[in-house]
Amino acid sequence: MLQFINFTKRYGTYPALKIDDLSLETGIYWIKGVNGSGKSTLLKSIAGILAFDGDILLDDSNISIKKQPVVYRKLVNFAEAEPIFPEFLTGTEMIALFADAKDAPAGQEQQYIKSMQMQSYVDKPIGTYSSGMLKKLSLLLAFLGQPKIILLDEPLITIDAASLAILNTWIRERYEQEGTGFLLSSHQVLEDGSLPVSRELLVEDQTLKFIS
Ligand SMILES: Nc1ncnc2c1ncn2[C@@H]1O[C@H](COP(=O)(O)OP(=O)(O)OP(=O)(O)O)[C@@H](O)[C@H]1O
Repeated sequence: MLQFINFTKRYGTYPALKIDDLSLETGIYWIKGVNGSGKSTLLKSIAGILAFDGDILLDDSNISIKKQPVVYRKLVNFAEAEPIFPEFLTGTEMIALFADAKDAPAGQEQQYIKSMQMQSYVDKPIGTYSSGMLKKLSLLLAFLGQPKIILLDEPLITIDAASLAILNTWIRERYEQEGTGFLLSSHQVLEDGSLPVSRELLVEDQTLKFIS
């Protein structure tokens, strides 16, 4: 689903992350690593938010983030660890913006709003949301459209156990029914079965490696 070619991300002169050549088959990957190891740097680079040297390709279609940035970004969705959205917009307005940008099928968001029980606040300004409500909105936005890959940075932060179980079903359904690949990151230990995971990756010593 993803191929790194001579990937290097530097902050100034600091080489934060280097991945010479790595291919990830379609799957659900859990990215581990201690604080400051480079998990967010990795996900933001794949999402096209951070500039880097080298290239990243969507494997099956050979779409390059550098050569076809617009097509690539429609196919790769990202939810930030600590999302920040304009406080004066409502959740519904944010959803409409993302749905338009991602060419989402009409009404696609409805099933997610209902299952995550967001009906009571989705029409209110985001400035009134708790951190958990905000996190759920950002997770929902990452599921809009028909991405080939969904990147979720620290999806466990601030959401309660019931919401985590629902997120689990969203991930399973998209993976099993549409073949969407996932990269999920956390510095926390993942409890068995709390999220479906096919392989684990570790960010350590400024690079990315398989650990299972
Ligand atoms: N904008 C920046 N400028 C300079 N250095 C940065 C910047 N962003 C991150 N870094 C450095 O890059 C390294 C990786 O940071 P990153 O945020 O990717 O880690 P992380 O694994 O996501 O951490 P955490 O688990 O604490 O969220 C750290 O050493 C950090 O200090």
